[in-house]
Amino acid sequence: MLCVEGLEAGYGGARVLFGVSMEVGRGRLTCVMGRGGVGKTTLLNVVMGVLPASGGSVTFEGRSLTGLRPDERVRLGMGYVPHGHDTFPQLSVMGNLMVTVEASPHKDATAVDDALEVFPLLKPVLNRPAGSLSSGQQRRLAMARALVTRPRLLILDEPAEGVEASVVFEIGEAIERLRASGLAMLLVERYLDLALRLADDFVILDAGRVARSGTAEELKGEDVHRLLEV
Ligand SMILES: Nc1ncnc2c1ncn2[C@@H]1O[C@H](COP(=O)(O)OP(=O)(O)OP(=O)(O)O)[C@@H](O)[C@H]1O
Repeated sequence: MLCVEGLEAGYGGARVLFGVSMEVGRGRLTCVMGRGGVGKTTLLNVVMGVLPASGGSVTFEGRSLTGLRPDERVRLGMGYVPHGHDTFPQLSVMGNLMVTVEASPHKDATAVDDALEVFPLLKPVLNRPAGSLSSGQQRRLAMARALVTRPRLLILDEPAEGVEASVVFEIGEAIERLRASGLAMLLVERYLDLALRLADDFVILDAGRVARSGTAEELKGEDVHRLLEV
């Protein structure tokens, strides 16, 4: 469903991705792993059109994404939860969700109810400004905002980073439920335990190149620790 081929990208003169190729199959979860600074976030930003590619191609459901803005990619069915918090801090939780629904092609407010079923702990704080929420609640809201666009591919950059263990567990469960519902996902996750629990397929980046890729079963049998440890 998502196909990345020979992707090259960087910042100014500094090249970060060197011919990265990878895929996310329909209804599958591909996990991108690797040490800090190997280019995981850069890969997601190029896939979403936040950062231009200097070479290679990205296609979604057979359609080339070259030249499309991030909002156009969202309209095609790609949801993105970037690294850190992605909410409008002055708006209420409900305001955050409704603004996103109104900007989406379907404009279907029942998408909010569906997202709140995935993250029911947001229900008691719907009228609170997003900026006043705990980091765990902000993370739930960032994921719920991506879900209300009704994506067919959900892209998540370290959704469990920097939140307490109970929220990590809950986010892992939410991801498992979403995958079970048939949603395809591209997940950046540094921690092998969580990756092995969630992923169907994996890609390990090292210095901007694909060092390993395959199914989660294959990953279990490999000595990948040296590619993940600092
Ligand atoms: N906006 C930027 N301008 C210049 N260089 C950048 C920028 N963002 C990232 N880089 C550099 O690009 C390289 C890859 O960064 P990237 O954030 O993609 O790695 P990462 O694997 O996601 O790391 P982490 O796991 O720490 O988030 C790093 O050397 C980083 O310093």
